[in-house]
Amino acid sequence: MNPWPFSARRIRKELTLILLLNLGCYLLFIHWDLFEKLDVWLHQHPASQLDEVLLLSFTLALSMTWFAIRRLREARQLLKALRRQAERDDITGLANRRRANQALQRETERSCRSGRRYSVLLIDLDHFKHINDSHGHLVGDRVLQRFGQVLRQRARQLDTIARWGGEEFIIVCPETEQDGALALAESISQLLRETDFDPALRVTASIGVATLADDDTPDSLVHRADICLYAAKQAGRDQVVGENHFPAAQP
Ligand SMILES: Nc1nc2c(ncn2[C@@H]2O[C@H](COP(=O)(O)OP(=O)(O)OP(=O)(O)O)[C@@H](O)[C@H]2O)c(=O)[nH]1
Repeated sequence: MNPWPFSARRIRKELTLILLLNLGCYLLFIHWDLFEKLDVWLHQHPASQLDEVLLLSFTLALSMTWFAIRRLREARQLLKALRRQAERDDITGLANRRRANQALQRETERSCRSGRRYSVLLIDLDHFKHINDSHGHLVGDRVLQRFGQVLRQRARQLDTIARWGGEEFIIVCPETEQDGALALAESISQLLRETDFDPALRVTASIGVATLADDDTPDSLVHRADICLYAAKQAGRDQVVGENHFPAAQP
């Protein structure tokens, strides 16, 4: 990100530079006798409105305009970067929980209007603590990044993929019934099994799938997906569990 564009130090530095440049122009005008020449020209053109003060004001105004445009441009870049930071997860580059909540709210309202339901996938990496403990947090972070890429590879453009927290992810799938969401979850699990996580790690995930029901709120929908996810963990992990397919828990 660019340095903070409104620091007093930077502004002082640039204003000093502008003043020095203007002073430099003034000295050059004197050095090349330009004021004299201007005087001569003004006598020859008495109708002209131009004078020295106007000329110097013009150069000063030009530099101040340049200064203001620069500040505005930098402020815009800074706002963009801040907005990106407020919506993105640092490690994976995916949307963060805040954006996921916005997507859940938006899709719930849209479903109410259109009558078309949407689904969520709650995805949790299996035994991630073991990966961290045996390979270190940096490898753990790389696994999270790679996992984010796998999710991107499988999800549709319209879906919102977000890091829900820790090693848990959520995909919000607009206009998707339970069967479609289960198919997406299965294809993510399959791709995970085929993906080589450096250094030769095998990474699996448990996935809970829930589809919006009448009277659901975003919270109740995610809660049901969480119950499915818990059932997937209880059934031995590396599985997809939907609302109508509860497996038996492993002893
Ligand atoms: N490297 C890394 N680790 C994280 C991050 N966020 C959470 N973790 C770790 O993720 C691990 C989660 O451990 P658990 O909640 O026990 O889950 P688990 O080991 O995946 O076990 P199950 O979910 O039951 O399969 C903890 O060790 C956290 O420190 C992160 O941003 N980077």
